[in-house]
Amino acid sequence: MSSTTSHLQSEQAAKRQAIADVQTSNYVFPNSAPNGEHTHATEKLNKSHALGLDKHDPIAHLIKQFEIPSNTIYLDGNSLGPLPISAKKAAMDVVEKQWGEDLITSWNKHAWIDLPTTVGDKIAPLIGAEKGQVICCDSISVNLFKLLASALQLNGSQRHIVLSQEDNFPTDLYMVEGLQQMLGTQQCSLLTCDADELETVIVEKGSEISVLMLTHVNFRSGKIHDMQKLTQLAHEQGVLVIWDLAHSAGAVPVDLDSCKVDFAVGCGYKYLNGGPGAPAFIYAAKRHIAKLKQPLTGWMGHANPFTFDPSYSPDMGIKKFLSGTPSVISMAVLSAALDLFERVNMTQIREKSVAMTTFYQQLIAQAPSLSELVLASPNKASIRGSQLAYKHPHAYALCQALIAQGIIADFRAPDILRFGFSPSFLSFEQLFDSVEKLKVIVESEQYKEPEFNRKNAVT
Ligand SMILES: Cc1ncc(COP(=O)(O)O)c(C=O)c1O
Ligand SMILES: Nc1c(O)cccc1C(=O)C[C@H](N)C(=O)O
Repeated sequence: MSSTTSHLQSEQAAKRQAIADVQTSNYVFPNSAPNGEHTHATEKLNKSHALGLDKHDPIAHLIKQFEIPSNTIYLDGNSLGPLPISAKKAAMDVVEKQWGEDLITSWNKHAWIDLPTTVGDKIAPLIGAEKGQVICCDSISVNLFKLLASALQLNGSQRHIVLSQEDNFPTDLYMVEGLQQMLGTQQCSLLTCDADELETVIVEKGSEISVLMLTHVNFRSGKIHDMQKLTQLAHEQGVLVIWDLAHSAGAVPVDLDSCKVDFAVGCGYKYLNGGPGAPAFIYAAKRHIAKLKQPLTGWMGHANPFTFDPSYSPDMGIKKFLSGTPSVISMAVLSAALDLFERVNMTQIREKSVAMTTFYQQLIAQAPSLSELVLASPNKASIRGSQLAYKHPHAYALCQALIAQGIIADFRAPDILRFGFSPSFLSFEQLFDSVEKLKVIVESEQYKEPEFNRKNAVT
């Protein structure tokens, strides 16, 4: 290895470490050491600690940019972000004025046609990407299909395995299964393993693996993969890498360009607060774009859609990942929601996120009545995203009882009670109050009531 390469690598390692080891100097509370193993504090946290943290929170100004019912503590922004005021205004404007008054002329007049790229360019800095590599479109599932097919073809017919993790979000695995069914196992075959076996499998089966497809922050546990390390290891074996950033974008800093990531996907409705069913995004590294052939060759990905050419010729840039007409209303709403990120940077977001998960973990740990809640997220803040998962035999009923009290968390089968901490709109006081209510629910055994044990279609 040349000294320049090793210098660059140590510089990158230092940068990564800096992202992980954010200093929580703005958020000091007893036992607040941000990245150490969690230990029981000698001093118990109380409401005044929460109020003190809010008083000195440098990004507290963002809270009033959201419209959230006053009797609600929203701990589910990791599943569906709440409504930014700017997004509501944009929704009214795009429906009433742009669609209602300007009709089809809005494609030009309000640049609807450019939304996939303008929104992509707003997402790019949040995920460490230079412009021109990110496009907003479709859902994560559909985008994975496009990227998986493109990557399998790019990496040649000698390799057929798509390696992933057993407990990846199911749709990611389902999309590989669909391709496998279509192409046959000689060209695409899904292999999964446990997270801690990934490195061994990459090395041992490297020559057969075409694509490594992983979710950066696990949807259940919140555990973060080392993106730089796994990407590099995969590349050493000639393997291309796709990262799913569903639980990272807008919550955990990522640096796709400097990690030399090949491809990524992410969604608009979680930490980016783009609303239910907000469109997703695709990242493709500039070095690959010209060579890529994506299979959903719709007219919006054509080099010149409005020549209505009978044969397909792809756009040579990131726009080749478009297929059909963009969902303009949703994309305009997401675009406005993204403007909130002009008021904050990802280091500030991460700093508050680490403080919030650490604070919450400590509040739960100090309550004797909550001892049946078993942490299923990493104990170390540096390797967990902006959420905490707890196992509990009555997780579903506890979640329903919390919702009935205005505290919205979610349940993930079979036994996980999941709390999401979006730094943009939560206060530490709310975190404190929600744990007080959880204590009452557990101590009074309210959650045993039949109404909290009836299953809903969506959890
Ligand atoms: C990690 C992950 N990937 C993919 C998805 C699904 O994405 P979509 O519904 O946009 O296809 C989700 C959540 O819904 C998720 O958490
Ligand atoms: N996309 C969702 C939906 O349409 C309905 C309910 C929940 C979702 C989610 O996003 C789930 C989420 N990805 C999770 O981590 O569990």
